[in-house]
Amino acid sequence: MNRAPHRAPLVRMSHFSRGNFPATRLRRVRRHDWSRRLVAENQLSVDDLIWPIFVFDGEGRQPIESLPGVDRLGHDQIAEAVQTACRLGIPAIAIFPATPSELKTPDAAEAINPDNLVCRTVRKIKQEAGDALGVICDVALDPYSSHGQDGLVRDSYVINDETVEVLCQQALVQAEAGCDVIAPSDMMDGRIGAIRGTLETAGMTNVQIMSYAAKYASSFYGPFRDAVGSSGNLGKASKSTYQQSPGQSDEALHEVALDLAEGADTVMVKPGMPYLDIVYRVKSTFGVPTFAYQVSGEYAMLSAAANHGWLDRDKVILESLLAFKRAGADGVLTYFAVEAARLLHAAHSQ
Ligand SMILES: NCc1[nH]cc(CCC(=O)O)c1CC(=O)O
Ligand SMILES: [Mg+2]
Repeated sequence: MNRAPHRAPLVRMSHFSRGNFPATRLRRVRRHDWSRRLVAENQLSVDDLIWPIFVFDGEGRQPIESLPGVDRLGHDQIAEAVQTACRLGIPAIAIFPATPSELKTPDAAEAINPDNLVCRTVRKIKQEAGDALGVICDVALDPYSSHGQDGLVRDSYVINDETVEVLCQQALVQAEAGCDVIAPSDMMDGRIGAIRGTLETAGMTNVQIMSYAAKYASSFYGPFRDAVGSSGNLGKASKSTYQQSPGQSDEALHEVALDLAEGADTVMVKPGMPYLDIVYRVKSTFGVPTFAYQVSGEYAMLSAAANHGWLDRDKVILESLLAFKRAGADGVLTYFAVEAARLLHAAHSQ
């Protein structure tokens, strides 16, 4: 930021900065815990949390090396995860599949298989929880494509309009399986309108669309790509021809405006902590339900430091999540959801 050269006489400046001191002492309200609680402007609650889970086609749990503490869940683990979420009062769960590599193809056909892993998981969760737990499904082709891109590739370019047609079918099979919230994370142009049209035509007028409207071409997604097994396939290729460049800011508002006009109910900014300015601008400009995704790389950073004993895990979990609330987010997708919910319950039951 450019600042005008500082020419004002020093004495005037110091007079200004003294304010009403000692009449005004901001430390008075910070003196006791009761007072700090009383003046608190922003709060984190369990109602703000969305829990992303990775699922695989098998039994038991598989650890993910770059996400220590987060496991892929097998079929037999789903019921317990649902119980955990419901018992803690977490409002919604987001499902991400680790598709077996033999099912990954250039056209990502498994994405539109009504009996794929995600659809089976949705049915299972809905069977267990009914409407007590919202189910969110990602719409993008990367967990299913042999090249790891979110769309169809022609001449090494991700093609927009043909991809959108597949995404509509993907959204439809997920909605038919019982998914409450369709969350397109692919960044193709026009996909929100097309998916909304598909859902309306199918009579599914009450299925929500949570658009990953402002999604950046970020290097903080690395551990997620390990978790769904797409990083090897993606190799050195990037997603910069469709995800936003990290230097863009106004463009994020343009993206959000379009997605709202096309029928998104809620919008998401992603990644989270490095993009809090975008969260703030989106919420203050549009005033619609706004979410942030504390992505895998953010989890990995905080976890790694905590595992070394360099940061206090519980405290940085809550502080990092509160930062999203302060920036204006109405909720946060976070791999810390269960831990955060437990910490919040513990704090309130004391
Ligand atoms: N389109 C897929 C998708 N959905 C969520 C994430 C990343 C989430 C995370 O890092 O936690 C990605 C990866 C990507 O865009 O490459
Ligand atoms: Mg867009």
